[in-house]
Amino acid sequence: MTTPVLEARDVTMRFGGLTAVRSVDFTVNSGEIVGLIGPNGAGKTTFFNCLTGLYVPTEGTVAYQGKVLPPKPHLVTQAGIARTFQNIRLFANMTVLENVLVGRHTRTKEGLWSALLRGPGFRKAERDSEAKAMELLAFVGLDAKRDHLARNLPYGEQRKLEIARALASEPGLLLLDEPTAGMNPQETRTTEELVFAIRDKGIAVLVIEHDMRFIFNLCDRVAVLVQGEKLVEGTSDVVQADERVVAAYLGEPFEGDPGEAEAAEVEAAEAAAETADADDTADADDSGAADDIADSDSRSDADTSGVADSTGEENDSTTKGEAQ
Ligand SMILES: Nc1ncnc2c1ncn2[C@@H]1O[C@H](COP(=O)(O)OP(=O)(O)OP(=O)(O)O)[C@@H](O)[C@H]1O
Repeated sequence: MTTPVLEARDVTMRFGGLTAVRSVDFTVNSGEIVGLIGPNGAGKTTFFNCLTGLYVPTEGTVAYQGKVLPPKPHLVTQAGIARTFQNIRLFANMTVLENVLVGRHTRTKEGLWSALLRGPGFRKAERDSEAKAMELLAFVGLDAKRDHLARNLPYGEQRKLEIARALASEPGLLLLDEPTAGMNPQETRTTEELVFAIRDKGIAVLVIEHDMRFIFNLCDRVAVLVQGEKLVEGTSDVVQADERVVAAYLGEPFEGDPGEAEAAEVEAAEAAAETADADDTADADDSGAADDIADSDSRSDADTSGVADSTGEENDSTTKGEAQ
């Protein structure tokens, strides 16, 4: 039986006048790998940030294993959700092993600062944690590089190290934000195998990715965000076959497009403006072209000065232009 690990209900995130995520309901069940896709700017990372407490949603709730999460990243990690970032965030001057040990701080008595400062309490906790960290490094294939500085690892291995560090907090759900960005096809294939292996450990996975082949091979279920709204959700086959998804990626309008109403308004306004222009031309034909040209010149002068008034720089340049 599938049980929900993560349940987001009616999540909306606004930044001033911009609604980046709009009324999204979303569930990840135990044992699932779920993909979140969508064109650039669709709201995927914003939604991730709402799930992990980095943003407090303007509306809606996020629950993990039936309990509503507090909107604080460290409490979300403590509850059992770990994540990686679109832009890798490692401790560049710490070793590979130390990076994973830091990731264990929510599961040890020692706090993050103790881990960073390597105090005496941390040394004992480190001994207890080291075997676990080495296990994780072996799992992602980096055990031989335990003493390398993180910044010296090739890009693909840095991404794996970030995953190992996330796993160190012993999550029940792992969120991966573009885990294959910048990887070559071979590295992407290894990451795919790694994600399957993570799921086999009993950890549910939610992944954002632009590489469609990766997503459709990997995921049990895929949700598509477009302009902040969930457009389609289903198996890889269902999503791939949905013409609205193709249209959204190609930037073509489609029935039910979240931007459809706005596009219709713009079209109507343009049509109205064209009609008004046509009427003006007809009037000019009727009642003396010379007068109307003079009128329209004076109107455009007034318009220009209006724009210039509202922006100091343009006002200056207009003034200079006139002086010359
Ligand atoms: N902190 C913020 N303040 C204001 N606007 C933001 C903020 N974060 C994101 N946005 C806006 O919200 C919208 C969604 O952005 P988001 O980064 O979530 O999209 P995305 O689907 O993750 O895009 P990409 O695939 O390019 O990473 C964009 O219009 C973006 O400019």
